[in-house]
Amino acid sequence: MVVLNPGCELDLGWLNSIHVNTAAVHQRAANLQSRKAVKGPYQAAWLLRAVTCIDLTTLGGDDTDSNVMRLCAKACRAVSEDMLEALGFEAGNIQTAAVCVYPAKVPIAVATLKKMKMENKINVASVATGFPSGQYPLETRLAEIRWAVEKGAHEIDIVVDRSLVINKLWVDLYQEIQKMKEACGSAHLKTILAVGELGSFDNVYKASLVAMMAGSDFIKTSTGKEAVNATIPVGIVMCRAIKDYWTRTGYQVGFKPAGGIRTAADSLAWLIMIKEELGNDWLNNKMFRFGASGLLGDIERQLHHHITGRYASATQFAMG
Ligand SMILES: O=C[C@H](O)COP(=O)(O)O
Repeated sequence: MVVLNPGCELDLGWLNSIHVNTAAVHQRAANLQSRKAVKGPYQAAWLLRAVTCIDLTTLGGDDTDSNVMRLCAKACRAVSEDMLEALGFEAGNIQTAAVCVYPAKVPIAVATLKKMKMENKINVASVATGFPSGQYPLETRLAEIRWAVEKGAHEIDIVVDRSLVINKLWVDLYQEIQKMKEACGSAHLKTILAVGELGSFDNVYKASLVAMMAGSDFIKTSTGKEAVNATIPVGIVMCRAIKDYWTRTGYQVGFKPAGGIRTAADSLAWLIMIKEELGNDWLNNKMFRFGASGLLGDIERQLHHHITGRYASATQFAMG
């Protein structure tokens, strides 16, 4: 991941001028989702692209070192060598972009990837700042970021304090995220908005802008723990904010939908939306990620079907 966004001054005038047309967003989403599905060899190529954009995630209260080690092993061999060979790809060339874990699991993830000699190919992303609620004192939230970075995390997925958005405390939100950016040092800052708890598209758009103005390198939809997580309409709103920020400042910010993205068809719908809304510059893992714990298995099943004409059993590609 390259350094993308140094941020800019908070522009309240810009925020105050925003009004998102909800009906138009839903219309655009329906239009994008009615497009013909990608088929055949193109579909396999798009699915492999999707794999390389995954932050392979485990964020369970029952996470152990062993399942983080398994997650890392799966991230390294994301698609089996047999399948890659059948698809005409060189074995060993398809990995997920990152593994995403709780802060306490950063050391084992870093050590495992190092042992597998994959530390330069797969990043370790850590959630932080009182994930998933963010309802902790700022000092402990900042300390959590510093700890994860010190233990070797390359990317920090912070959560915003939703109350600042709901109460429209944009200056406070901007200042908190700026401090989090500073705490990240050389690690990249991915800001989770928890869109399902923000109340309106206007708030989603404004929170996206504030997060980018404060220096977020990526904006991310959800923790995966809210009742409503990543949806295409909310993705469109965030992508429009990214595009507007890029047009005004010249800085490209990445996008990460997360939460409930489980099927190969979901991944294709998101990639099509990104291509249409942001263009080809965003169709790579420097600018786009899926936050997903269960997506990889379904993509493998779809690739297996593409190669053999048969669907694998639900347990054949269980991990991912
Ligand atoms: O950031 C990633 C999300 O927590 C993953 O959510 P998921 O388990 O619904 O795929």
